[in-house]
Amino acid sequence: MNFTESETFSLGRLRDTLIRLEDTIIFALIERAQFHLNESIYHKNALQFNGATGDRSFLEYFLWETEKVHAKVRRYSSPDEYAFTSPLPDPILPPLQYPEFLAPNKVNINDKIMDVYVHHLVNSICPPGDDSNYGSAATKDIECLQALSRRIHYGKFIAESKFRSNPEEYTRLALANDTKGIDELLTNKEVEIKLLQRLRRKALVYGQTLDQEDAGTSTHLKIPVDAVVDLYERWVIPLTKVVEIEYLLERGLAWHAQRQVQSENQK
Ligand SMILES: C=C(O[C@@H]1C=C(C(=O)O)C=C[C@H]1O)C(=O)O
Repeated sequence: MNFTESETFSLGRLRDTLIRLEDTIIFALIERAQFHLNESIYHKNALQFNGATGDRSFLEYFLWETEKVHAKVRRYSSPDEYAFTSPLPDPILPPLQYPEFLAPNKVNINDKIMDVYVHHLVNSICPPGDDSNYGSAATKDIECLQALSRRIHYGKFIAESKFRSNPEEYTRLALANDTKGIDELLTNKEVEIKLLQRLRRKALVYGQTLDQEDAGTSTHLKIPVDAVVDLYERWVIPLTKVVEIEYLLERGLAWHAQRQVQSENQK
């Protein structure tokens, strides 16, 4: 399906995509939670795969190789080309380990996502212990990480939409390097509150096991509801906003520069 530009950046349409990604993320977490924690997949040097893992963890190795294949399939000759030909995130698969449009000296969002995932999330959704399903667990990890990265980097589209609705104000704030002001202007608390309530209901409903007598009474949940709500409240929403803020800073400066060139040309 082809959309016009204004449809692509319609805030309502973009928010619908974020809502749909809630399902993707919850189901990816449920998929992961069927395997035990298998901690050794997260430790550097703990597991070797045909001697190719090097000094990375099994998950890092597996993720990197998967992302390499994805970049190739998309016909980018190198990660750099991938990063710098597209000023907006790829709507289908944002790069996870590759350099992003965001300047390299800024917060690396994907490192942050990996950190949160390995150190907080996976412990709170998986049964502790080792069931030796390393390949399966890591495959599910990659699906979770990619879904989270896609959701969070979607902030670039959201930010573009917001910029278009108020270019003057965002540019003024960007020129003043006023990240707090940008944060306040882009934040919509009502949307966030509704999201968290909806997420709680979804995690409860999607996580039920329906083969028991007490089906529907939420006593046998596949993942803890609080872990999902917590994930969004503490990490997903704030990181999406980091992406939005960084995008709007760059966007405002670019818009200003463009306007200056135009006014020079008119002289
Ligand atoms: C993504 C948006 O921007 C902000 C971040 C939100 C989120 O990450 O879910 C929700 C509302 C806004 O405060 C949006 O406005 O939809």
